[in-house]
Amino acid sequence: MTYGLSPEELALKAEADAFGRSVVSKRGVEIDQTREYPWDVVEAMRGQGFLGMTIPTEYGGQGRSFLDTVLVVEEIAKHCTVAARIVVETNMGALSTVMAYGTEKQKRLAAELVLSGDKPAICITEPDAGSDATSLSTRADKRGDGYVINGAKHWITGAGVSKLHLIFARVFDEDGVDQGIGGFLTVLGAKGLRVSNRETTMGLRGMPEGGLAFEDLEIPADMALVPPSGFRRGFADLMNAYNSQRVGAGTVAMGIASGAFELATEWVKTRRQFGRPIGEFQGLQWMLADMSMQLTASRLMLYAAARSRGPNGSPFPDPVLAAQAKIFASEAAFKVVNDALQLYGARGYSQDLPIERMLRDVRMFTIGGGTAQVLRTLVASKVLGWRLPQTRDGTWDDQRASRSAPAAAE
Ligand SMILES: CC(C)(COP(=O)(O)OP(=O)(O)OC[C@H]1O[C@@H](n2cnc3c(N)ncnc32)[C@H](O)[C@@H]1OP(=O)(O)O)[C@@H](O)C(=O)NCCC(=O)NCCSC(=O)CCS(=O)O
Ligand SMILES: Cc1cc2nc3c(=O)[nH]c(=O)nc-3n(C[C@H](O)[C@H](O)[C@H](O)COP(=O)(O)OP(=O)(O)OC[C@H]3O[C@@H](n4cnc5c(N)ncnc54)[C@H](O)[C@@H]3O)c2cc1C
Repeated sequence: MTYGLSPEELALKAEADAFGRSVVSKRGVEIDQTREYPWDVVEAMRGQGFLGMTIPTEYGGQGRSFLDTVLVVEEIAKHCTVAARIVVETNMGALSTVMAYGTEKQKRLAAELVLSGDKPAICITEPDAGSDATSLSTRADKRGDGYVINGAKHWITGAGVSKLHLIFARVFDEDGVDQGIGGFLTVLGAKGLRVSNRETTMGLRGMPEGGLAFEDLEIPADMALVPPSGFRRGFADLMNAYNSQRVGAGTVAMGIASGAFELATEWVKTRRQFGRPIGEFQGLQWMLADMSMQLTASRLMLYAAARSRGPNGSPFPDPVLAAQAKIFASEAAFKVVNDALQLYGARGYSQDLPIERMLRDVRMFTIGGGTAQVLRTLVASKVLGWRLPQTRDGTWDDQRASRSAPAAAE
């Protein structure tokens, strides 16, 4: 099935498939068991040209599309979730934000780091601001030409191994007036950037998820990433760019499930009970049919989201399609992998096979990247044409502004 892919896209997918089977597949289980970041696989993927594919050619990249990235991510995710997320975050998310909004200097910095094998860290979530990301309290105070950042983030993917960091912070001018939310670039090793902890996670065990402390972290003015509409709508612009990573995250989930489905399909042809392959039992055949349908639907939604562009000439995927694809693919993937494990019986529950690792890995994708619940609110907001503020008093900036405005003259 070619899903309407061009010959070049099919060739890229085939290349990633071959690379996944020959290079990545042997490391997936080890990376999980050792909890070590797979620098060897990073180097191999860098050599294959899978890191920084979307970087424009003028910055040393290949100028490939988000769909190209999706095609590669699926094939890698079949064998190793950590490696697949590295492909996502070296082609989407923080990187694509910088390549869209950044200055020449910022673009060259990001391109140089990623093309040398760095997976950027996107630093949004805080202990008291997860789904409610606009309540983030990390602050960037203007000081002369630059800024000073104080605050803390947690559950940051790549904490301690990522070099480039894109930090979401609330900006205050020299009078202490809130300017809105902006992005700030810094590099591991900067004075005032400290890795505070590493989570012991259920899955994706080779990828550090950690806390970051910002203690008078100085950011020169030329490392402030000012979104197109300025800081006042900075969060909106930064999240608009983040939609690319939501498509990538959904693709990792679909890829894990795709790999589990392939394994289970072969298993039911060989496992014999009652004198016959278990694949002859109609109930299991229907499970496979349902798994196949879920995967096809996920793939089509993710391809459509990757090809899409948001309103007003956005260079990023449409927010609604990105959210829909991520919700659907991440929820479908968990069921597909869980069913694949069921088809293996007890063997599926053993760490001798990759299925249980896949189930632990896939579980994160209805949470990371925006939870399935919060993304449904985004979709519902667009369906209804209503803003759906989640605070109890239902206020948001312009309502607060109107309430504080003087009463109109009688
Ligand atoms: C956006 C939310 C935090 C909702 O909170 P609010 O109700 O306070 O804010 P809103 O009014 O809904 O949005 C503010 C502003 O931003 C625009 N916006 C919001 N989301 C998007 C988007 N995805 N694309 C484009 N624009 C967006 C919105 O339209 C508003 O702009 P205007 O005022 O209309 O101009 C909440 O919905 C949310 O997204 N929470 C989840 C936070 C999240 O996704 N965190 C991910 C962290 S990184 C990570 O997890 C990595 C792991 S993964 O594997 O990649
Ligand atoms: C493996 C992993 C990697 C991650 N990597 C990164 C990263 O690199 N960078 C980064 O910034 N963050 C990262 N995150 C954090 C992730 O973005 C947050 O976990 C996510 O946004 C949810 O926030 P939270 O965990 O605080 O949950 P909470 O926001 O506390 O949500 C708890 C529950 O309440 C629900 N809920 C909350 N608000 C609402 C609402 N208004 N309506 C309905 N339900 C609601 C949620 O859906 C969830 O079920 C990562 C998380 C994981 C698990």
